[in-house]
Amino acid sequence: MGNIFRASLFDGHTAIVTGGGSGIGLAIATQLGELGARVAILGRKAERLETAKATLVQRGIQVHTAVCDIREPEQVATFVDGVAHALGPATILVNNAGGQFPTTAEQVTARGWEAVVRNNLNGTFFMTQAVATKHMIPARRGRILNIIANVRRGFPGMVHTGAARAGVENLTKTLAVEWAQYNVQVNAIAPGVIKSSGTDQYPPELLEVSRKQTPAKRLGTPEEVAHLATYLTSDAASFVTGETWYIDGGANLWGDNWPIPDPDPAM
Ligand SMILES: CCCCCCCCC/C=C/C(=O)SCCNC(=O)CCNC(=O)[C@H](O)C(C)(C)COP(=O)(O)OP(=O)(O)OC[C@H]1O[C@@H](n2cnc3c(N)ncnc32)[C@H](O)[C@@H]1OP(=O)(O)O
Ligand SMILES: NC(=O)C1=CN([C@@H]2O[C@H](COP(=O)(O)OP(=O)(O)OC[C@H]3O[C@@H](n4cnc5c(N)ncnc54)[C@H](OP(=O)(O)O)[C@@H]3O)[C@@H](O)[C@H]2O)C=CC1
Repeated sequence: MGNIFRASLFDGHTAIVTGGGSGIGLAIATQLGELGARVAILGRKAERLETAKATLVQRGIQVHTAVCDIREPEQVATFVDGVAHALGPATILVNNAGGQFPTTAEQVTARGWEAVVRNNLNGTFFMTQAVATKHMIPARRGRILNIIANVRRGFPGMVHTGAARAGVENLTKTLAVEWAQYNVQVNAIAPGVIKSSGTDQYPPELLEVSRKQTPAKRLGTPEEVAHLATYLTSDAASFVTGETWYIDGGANLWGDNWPIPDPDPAM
C-alpha cells in the first residue's frame, strides 16, 4: 500500500521515536521522516542505531541518534536535552521501545518481573515526563503515542508485560486529562502480533498459533502500525486523546493463544 498522507504533513516537527533502530519503531521513524519530520531515535545498541541512521539518511531524513536506556532517568534527561540541541524541541514522542519474554506466571523470577516492568512501564513514564516537561508543556504543543500490546483479555503467557502495558494504558488516560490544558494529546496503539525484528526472536510455533487465532489469519506489518501512528500524531487527530487504538486483525475479539487444559480428575 502506498502512503495516503501529504508529503509535507510533519514539516517543522521534531519526532522522538524510542526503539527507532528496528522493527515497528524504525517503520514509524521512516514514515514520519518521509512526511517531513526531523527524527531522533534511541536504543541500547549503538550499532543498530547506526544502521538505522544510514537507512533514514539515505531517504533524505534529518536524524539524531544516541544510545539511551529508557529505564535510566539520567540517560533519558541527557537524551532529551541532546534532541533539543540537535533538532529543536520535540513536538512528537512515540514510546515504542520495550519488550519481554514468554514465561508462565509460576516461573517468572523477581529479576525477570522487574526487568520487564522497568522496561515497559517505568521507561515509558520517564521518557514521557522528560519530553513533556522540557519540550511540550513550555511550547503548549505535543503529541505522545504509546505502543503497548493486546492486553484486553489479560496476557496469558506474559503476565509481566500484560501488567506493565495495562499500566501504560492507564497513564495514557491520566496524562490525556492532566495535559489537555497544555494542548498535549496522549494516545496508545495496541498492536496484535506483527511480523518484525521483535517477533523474529519468538519461537515460530508460537507465532503460528497467534496467526491462526487472528481473524485476519495473518500477522500485521510494521508499516501498517506506522500508518496508524502517522494519523494519531498528525493534526487530523487533534481532538483524539486518552484512547487506545487496537490494530490486530480482530485478535482482541476472538481466539486465544493460551489453551486451558481440562481439570485433572485425579486432583
Ligand atoms: C506466550 C504467548 C505468546 C504469544 C505470541 C507472541 C505475541 C508477541 C507479542 C509481542 C511481541 C513483542 O513485543 S516483540 C518485541 C520483542 N523485543 C524485545 O523483547 C526486546 C526487548 N526485550 C528485552 O530487552 C528483554 O526481554 C528484557 C528482559 C525486557 C530486558 O532485558 P535486560 O537485558 O535488561 O535484562 P536481563 O539482564 O537480560 O534479564 C533480567 C532478568 O530477566 C529474566 N529474563 C530475561 N530474558 C529472559 C528469557 N528469555 N527467559 C526467561 N527469563 C528471562 C531473567 O530473570 C533475568 O534475570 P537473571 O537470569 O537473574 O539475569
Ligand atoms: N511485534 C509485535 O508483534 C508486537 C510488538 N509490540 C511492542 O512494539 C514495540 C516494538 O517492537 P518490535 O519492533 O516488534 O521489536 P524490536 O525488538 O525490534 O523493538 C524493540 C526496540 O526497543 C528498543 N529497546 C528495548 N528496550 C529498550 C530500553 N530499555 N531502552 C532503549 N531502547 C530499548 C530496542 O533496541 P535495543 O535492543 O538496541 O535497546 C529495539 O529497537 C515493543 O515495545 C514491543 O514490545 C507490542 C505488541 C506486538
